[in-house]
Amino acid sequence: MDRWAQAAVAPVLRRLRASVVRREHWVQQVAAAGVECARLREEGVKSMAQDLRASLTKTGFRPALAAKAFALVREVAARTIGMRHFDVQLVGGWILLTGRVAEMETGEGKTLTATLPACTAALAGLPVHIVTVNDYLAARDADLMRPVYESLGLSVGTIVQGMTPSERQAAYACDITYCTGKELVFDYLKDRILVGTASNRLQVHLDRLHRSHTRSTDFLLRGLQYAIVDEADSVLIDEAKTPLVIARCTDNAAEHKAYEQALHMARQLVEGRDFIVDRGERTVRVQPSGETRTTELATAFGGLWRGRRRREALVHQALIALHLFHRDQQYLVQESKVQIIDEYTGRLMPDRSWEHGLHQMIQTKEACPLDNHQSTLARISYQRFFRRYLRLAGMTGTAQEVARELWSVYRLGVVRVPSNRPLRRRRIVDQVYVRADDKWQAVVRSIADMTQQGRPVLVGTRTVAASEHLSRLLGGAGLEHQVLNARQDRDEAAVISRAAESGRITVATNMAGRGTDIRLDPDVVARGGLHVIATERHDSGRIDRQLFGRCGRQGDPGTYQTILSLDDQLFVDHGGSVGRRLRGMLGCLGARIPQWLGNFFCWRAQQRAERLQARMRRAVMKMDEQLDSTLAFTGRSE
Ligand SMILES: Nc1ncnc2c1ncn2[C@@H]1O[C@H](COP(=O)(O)OP(=O)(O)OP(=O)(O)O)[C@@H](O)[C@H]1O
Repeated sequence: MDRWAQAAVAPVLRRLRASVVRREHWVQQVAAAGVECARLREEGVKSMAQDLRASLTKTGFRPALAAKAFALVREVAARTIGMRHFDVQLVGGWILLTGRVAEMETGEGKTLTATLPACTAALAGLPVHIVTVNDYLAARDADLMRPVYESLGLSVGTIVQGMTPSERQAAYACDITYCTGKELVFDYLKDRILVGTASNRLQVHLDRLHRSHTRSTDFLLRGLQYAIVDEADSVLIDEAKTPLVIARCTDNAAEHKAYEQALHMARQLVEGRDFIVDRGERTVRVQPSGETRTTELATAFGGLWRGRRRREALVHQALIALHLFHRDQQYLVQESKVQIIDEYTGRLMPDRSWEHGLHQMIQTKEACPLDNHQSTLARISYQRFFRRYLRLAGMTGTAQEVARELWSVYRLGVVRVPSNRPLRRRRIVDQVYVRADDKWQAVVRSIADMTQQGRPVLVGTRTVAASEHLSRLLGGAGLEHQVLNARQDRDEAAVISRAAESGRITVATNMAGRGTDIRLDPDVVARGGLHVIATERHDSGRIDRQLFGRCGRQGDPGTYQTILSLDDQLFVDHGGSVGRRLRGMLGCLGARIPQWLGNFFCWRAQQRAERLQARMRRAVMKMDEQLDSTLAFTGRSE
């Protein structure tokens, strides 16, 4: 009944929470406070920041004080980095300070907007975490905005992969810390392990007193007070479908041989007869004939293969490794190591591994030396983690579709902020081909056309393999280009800055998706700006829109186009059986199919994919609830 009641009132509460922004009044209040700030010299700025620190700490974020703080940050930003916050950014900043999601178009300057609530909260004494999707953005944003913070006497830290615990501690000790969701959650889990059995605050404080700082000084974080989540839909929704786990290596030398044997047996099974692969749901179902065949094959090995459960589990895992995980798509093999590619950011995650022996199975498949088996030490879902913040806020260009989920899971209302200048991003008619080869030829033709007009082109691909395939085709056509993917990720900043040059072709995976800022020269603007080509659609339309959002930023002109084929992963995985049959029939229609039909296919496949992902996220939440109720008598979960 609680759940029903909550579901019934949720839309009303969500709208109420989203509507209480009096934009004009707020902008006027900040502008009025700004008159005084404009007259201040450097020392005056510092002393005003000190005064604000005292009053904000005492009284909290009262609008009059927050307006003063915003005005000061605006003034300092104009003086130090030459960017004065636009009025819409002031509105966005207020939405963030009041713990909601600001939906601002791609390229509207969310990086700068975040400085307003971050400085205000930091002056009030709250440790601020600005969470983003990848290390490159965390480091870039911290460096860009550092002069603003430092002018107000605030310290800034950045957390990136590979940092030592003491470097992390120092970064979290700063007033404002830029980090990625994954690093933050793992650091939190490490602290949880350190706390051990002390699962309440009182116990931690007592520990701190008694053990004279032995354990508590080892904590990485200073608590979860205020987080501003950039690309909120990616961090809070897309990444929330798998919980994060810290595991410990346990030596299981005997199992190494078993992985080889499992793969050997799985290779003997026939798809369709012995097992069925659902690439959309990413599951493998072994059929009765597969089980019989496995039992026959296992008799040759004996030992652990005599147990039915163990035997079936190993062969099932081997089938997953063989049919659902592919080199240069889900992972790369570098220096004899299997390295996972993050599906949302296109980046490598060198210190991560798959659970339940899957990682070792894939290592065996690729003939790499095996890591030891891992057993879970601590686990938390994104949903549970981010709900722990006292104040949570988010910003993104694509939140409306997930507004209901943001409310029901995190109690975050979404408020749309208008763009500063009218949008000049134009869509060019989509092209949908039946076969992949025809699609790639069309992509090369389109690129050649645009570069002849002197326009830079950014081509988005879904996998490393696809980016390299296109690179070969471009090479063959004599078109000079640069590639950015998980294998070729050096000089990322340089690749991005060159991507704006007239006639430049950049082929990139999702690494150049969210957050990437390609700044155009006036000459390129005059020629029509950046042209973006998507060579595949993603499971979520939001990810596609983020790629298109690399052009037409800050009122610049720009165009985007989608060139697809029915062989694309989205259609294969989520097209369903009707889609498969139609694909076969359309083959006789010719190379290209009508746009409306292609759009319909795409819409349907994305709907199916989104529903599936939502189901997976609900399963993670349900698992949390189950763990909680199971552990109700033994202490809190995590
Ligand atoms: N107030 C401002 N004055 C001048 N330039 C600005 C201002 N705000 C933002 N910009 C510029 O706008 C561009 C886009 O900014 P930014 O990358 O922060 O946008 P974003 O909203 O985070 O985009 P995305 O949604 O793609 O992440 C940058 O080049 C930035 O310098």
